Amino acid sequence: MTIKLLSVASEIYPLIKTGGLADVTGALPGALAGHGVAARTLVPGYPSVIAHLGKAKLVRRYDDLFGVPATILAAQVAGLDLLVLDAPDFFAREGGPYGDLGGHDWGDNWRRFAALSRAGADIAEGALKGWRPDIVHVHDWQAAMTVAYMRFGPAAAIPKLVTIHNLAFQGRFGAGIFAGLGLPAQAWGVDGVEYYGGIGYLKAGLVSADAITTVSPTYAQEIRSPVHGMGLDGLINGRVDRLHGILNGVDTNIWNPAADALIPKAYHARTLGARAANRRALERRFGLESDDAPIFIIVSRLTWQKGMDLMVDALDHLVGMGGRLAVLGSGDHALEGALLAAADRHRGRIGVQIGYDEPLSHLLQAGGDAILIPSRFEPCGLTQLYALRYGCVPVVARVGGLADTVIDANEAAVGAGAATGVMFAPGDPLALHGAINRVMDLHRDKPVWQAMQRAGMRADFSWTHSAARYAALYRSLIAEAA
Ligand SMILES: Nc1ncnc2c1ncn2[C@@H]1O[C@H](COP(=O)(O)OP(=O)(O)O[C@H]2O[C@H](CO)[C@@H](O)[C@H](O)[C@H]2O)[C@@H](O)[C@H]1O
Repeated sequence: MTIKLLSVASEIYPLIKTGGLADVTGALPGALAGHGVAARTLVPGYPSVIAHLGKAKLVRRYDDLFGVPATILAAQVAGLDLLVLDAPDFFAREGGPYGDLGGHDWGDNWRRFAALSRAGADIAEGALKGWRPDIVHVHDWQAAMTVAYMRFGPAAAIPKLVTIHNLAFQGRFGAGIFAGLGLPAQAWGVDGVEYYGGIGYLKAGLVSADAITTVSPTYAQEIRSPVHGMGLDGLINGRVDRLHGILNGVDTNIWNPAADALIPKAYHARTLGARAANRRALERRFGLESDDAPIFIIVSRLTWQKGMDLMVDALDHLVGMGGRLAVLGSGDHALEGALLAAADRHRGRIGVQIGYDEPLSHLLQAGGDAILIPSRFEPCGLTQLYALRYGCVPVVARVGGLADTVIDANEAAVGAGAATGVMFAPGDPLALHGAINRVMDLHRDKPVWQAMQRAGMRADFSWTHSAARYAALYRSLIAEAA
């Protein structure tokens, strides 16, 4: 039997993306198709989503959804079976999905994402003619209320799953919004939406779901501790029999160095020499001097989570050791400024591009020698997986999904030809310096360096295994509910 899955998310590649969530929600439906799961994904009708819709079918109309008119449109885009919540008052805005151009969160986010979730629950309750899901899978706080609405409504028996992509974002609001959520009185309380005196959307999802997944086995363990649990570790420990860590995969159609139209020269593990052309293009693009020193790269949100403050402090050391660096990122304005100042200080050795540029991120992976990921916490991390595929050696903090996907170049691993990267203790400036030193040494030893590149390129982080795990989990939840 083919499983009918409703996925609900606030981002989906290639239509709307601010981070790794979009990569996952965009790739998983295709991967699941091979495992007997037919997924439809409900997303908000942001301008970039509506612009891509082409021929869409109106499948549901609301006169008043949290105070605004709305419709649900169905369309096939880029191989995805989409349901789009078109509510222009909520989503047709200049700026990002969560905030204005100045980076301030929209004041009505509670209403915007309650509306998305309400629409998801309505679909589970049979709002679309001729289609009802067998299971509902929602992603992060923006969609988490879907399962709370389901639990307190007529679709309570349909299995529901919440995936945590990042516990740092929880969707917390004041208690005053409760009356506006349209939930029954019994939904208020520690077993419902109440969270430290206010309301927590992710929390409400985690207590209401039949299963909770997160995006790596190590992060699934880490979030049980106060250090990484961000206030939810108690709840998560209470539901540990329902918690699963399933590693993210890579969309190998989009991230394939042997057939990537976004890089100057395609290559594979046996033609690593061809990377030189990409490296030269990278040097030109970032104004780097041309020499044999490794080019470190960073492709990241510039935030505390990603350890970018530690990185800024290590830049003089990196250059002092002879390294070069190309940075693509945006985020915290102070970090952006500090990176630009470092580029000024070290002209020709550090190049920085502030902004978000998908095609350029491919050039960095294809031309860079080593990607730096000094995250304080990292639920899975995708850029190290892209780097592995592209022969760009990951240099990562030993935390979360980074610890699950990179094999540190210790003596044993190098001897066995198994090493794929360099690992260091998270949050430790000296450990980061040490990792940079190790990269400089390893890079001088060409046979060892190339063996690391090839081992990384051989590793299989496609969606195949993980999609099978999601499909198996869906089947077990459906069987349990029957
Ligand atoms: N300036 C820029 N220009 C172009 N592209 C850029 C960019 N900055 C970042 N990106 C891209 O955005 C994505 C970021 O993915 P990550 O997995 O690193 O992180 P994120 O923290 O957003 O996601 C959260 O969800 C994902 C998915 O589950 C988890 O892997 C992760 O650990 C968790 O924090 C990658 O595709 C990367 O290439």
